[in-house]
Amino acid sequence: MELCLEQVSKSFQDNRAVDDVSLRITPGVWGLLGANGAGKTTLMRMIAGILKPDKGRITYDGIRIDSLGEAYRDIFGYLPQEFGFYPEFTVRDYLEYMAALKGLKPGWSRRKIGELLETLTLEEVKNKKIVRLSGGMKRRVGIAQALLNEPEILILDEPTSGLDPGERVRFRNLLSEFAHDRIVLISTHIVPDVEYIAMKNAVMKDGKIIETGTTPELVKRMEGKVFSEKIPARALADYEKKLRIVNLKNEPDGDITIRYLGDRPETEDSVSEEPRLEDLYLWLFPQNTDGRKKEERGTKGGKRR
Ligand SMILES: Nc1ncnc2c1ncn2[C@@H]1O[C@H](COP(=O)(O)OP(=O)(O)OP(=O)(O)O)[C@@H](O)[C@H]1O
Repeated sequence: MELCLEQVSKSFQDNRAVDDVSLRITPGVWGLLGANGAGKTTLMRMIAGILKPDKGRITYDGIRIDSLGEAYRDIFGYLPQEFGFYPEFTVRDYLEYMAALKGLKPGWSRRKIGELLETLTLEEVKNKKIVRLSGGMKRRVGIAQALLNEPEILILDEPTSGLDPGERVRFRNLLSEFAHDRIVLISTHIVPDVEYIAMKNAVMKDGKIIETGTTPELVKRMEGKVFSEKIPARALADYEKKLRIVNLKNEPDGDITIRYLGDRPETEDSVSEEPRLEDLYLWLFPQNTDGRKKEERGTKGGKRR
């Protein structure tokens, strides 16, 4: 079971959204990480067969996906980023409708829908109209429809946006189990959501895959580049000017512990920290560090973690 992308490119007018991407995707959960506009959705839509690459080819077990037709749709599950529901349908009616569109047998799909309603904790809202659901619930309905046909390839574009922390954990566990002998590709900005379940990650920037590797391999690249230091609150502004601070923590004594990225420790008082996948992400996408700092400064005295 192998999904293979060979020198795949796609442009919109003169904007190269995906630029010469080659990737071999094997069973397991894959995280596709990248900032806004990196090209993740465009890449996923090409894998889903919705968009045609301008150049290159995508094959599944050696056969071009565009020549697989119906057979490819049968083994494919897709949660798009923008998901158009039928708002007046109830959750159950919608899932039954989607199952029929996918050509699933009614008896089998009824059992499957029951199972998915339970796993995705949608049982209580199964008779509610979709229009009345919260954003997180709608997202879960979207995940349920993508799983209906027990796909061999599951593509989920930003599946965790809108889910609360409890739902995120359940979703992670569900996917880890599901991906045992299937290909699951998840795009996200929420790095901790893939950190513990992704077998491998591909990092996209400006249409290109700039890093691939298992989470421990990628995290290793940040060894010796993550530090922390306890500083007086009044010194924060100075530190922010010279360092890439990725996290702030208020201490009970009024000081602040900063976590920062750099090629070397800034002072003798800095302590080396265990890197996380998010540190690599923020290292590769420094603009996200700036956004984070502003957000944290906005919350009186920084954010606790
Ligand atoms: N249909 C389209 N027409 C024109 N430009 C597009 C279209 N789809 C995407 N683009 C452009 O291609 C680039 C990549 O967009 P894409 O949506 O694939 O990125 P992304 O990594 O999924 O971003 P996000 O996380 O914000 O969804 C962007 O510059 C975007 O503006």
